[in-house]
Amino acid sequence: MKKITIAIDGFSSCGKSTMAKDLARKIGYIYIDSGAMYRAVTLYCIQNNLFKGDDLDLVKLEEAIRNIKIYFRLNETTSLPEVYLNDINVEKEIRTMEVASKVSLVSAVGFVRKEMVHLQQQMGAEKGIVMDGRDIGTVVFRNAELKIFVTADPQIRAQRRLDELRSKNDFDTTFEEVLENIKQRDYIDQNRDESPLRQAEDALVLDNSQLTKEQQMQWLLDKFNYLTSQ
Ligand SMILES: Nc1ncnc2c1ncn2[C@@H]1O[C@H](COP(=O)(O)OP(=O)(O)O)[C@@H](O)[C@H]1O
Ligand SMILES: Nc1ccn([C@@H]2O[C@H](COP(=O)(O)OP(=O)(O)O)[C@@H](O)[C@H]2O)c(=O)n1
Repeated sequence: MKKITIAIDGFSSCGKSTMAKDLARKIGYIYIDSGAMYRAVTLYCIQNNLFKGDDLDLVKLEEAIRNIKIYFRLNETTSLPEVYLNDINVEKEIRTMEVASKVSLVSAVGFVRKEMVHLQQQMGAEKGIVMDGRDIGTVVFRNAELKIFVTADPQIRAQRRLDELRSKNDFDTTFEEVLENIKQRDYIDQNRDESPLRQAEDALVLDNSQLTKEQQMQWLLDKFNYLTSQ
C-alpha cells in the first residue's frame, strides 16, 4: 500500500505523542517526536550556560547550532526512537520540568526552527512517517495526507502530565506548577512570530478530554483506514 505522511499537532500534554506512537506501531510507520528535538536543543543551552534566567544568549546559540547534532535511534527493547544530543542518549534528561520551563523560549528562535525543520523534512522524505509537534501540518509537512489537531482541557492535560512525572518518581513538582507551565508554553507557542501553533485548515480536530488512550487510538486508526482505503 502507498505510504502517506501523518502530521499530529496540538497543545502541550494532550496525548499527541501517545497517539502518534501507537498509530505508527500499528501501521508500521516511523514515529518522530519533533518536540524532543527542541527539548534537546534546550538541554544543550542549559548544559552550556546559554541561559541567564530566561535570557538566552542568541549569539552563542547561533554559533553552536550547526554543531548541535540531533538524531533518533531505535531502542531495541521498546522499539521506540530515542533522541540523541551529540551522540548521547538524552531521552530522560529532556523530560524534566527544567527543560519544560525553557523549551518554548528556545523553540521560538527562527534559526533553531530552520535547522530542526530541515532535519524533520529529511526524516520524512520517504513518507511512511507519523510526526507530532506544533507546526507539522502547517510548516514541516504542509502536504501531509492526514493532519490531526489535538486539544484537551488544560486541567486534564496538567493532571495527565503530573501523573507521568509521578510515575517517573518526581514527587516535588505540584499540579499548579505543571498547569502553569502548560498554559505558559501554550501561550508562547501560539503567539511567537515564527511558525506559531495553529490548526491547519485541512486538519481534523480531536478533543480527547473525555477519551481513553484506546478510544483516541481507535478514532485515529479509523481516520487512517478511511483515508487509505479511498
Ligand atoms: N486519552 C488519555 N487519557 C489519559 N491519559 C492520557 C491520554 N492520552 C495521553 N495520556 C497521557 O498523558 C500524558 C501526556 O501525553 P503525551 O502523549 O506525552 O502528550 P503530548 O505529546 O501531547 O505532550 C502521558 O503521560 C500519556 O500517557
Ligand atoms: N514541532 C514543534 C514541536 C515542539 N515545539 C516546541 O517544543 C516544546 C516541547 O514540545 P513537546 O511536544 O515535547 O511538548 P509536550 O506537549 O510533550 O510537553 C513545545 O512547547 C514547543 O515550544 C515546537 O515549537 N514545534
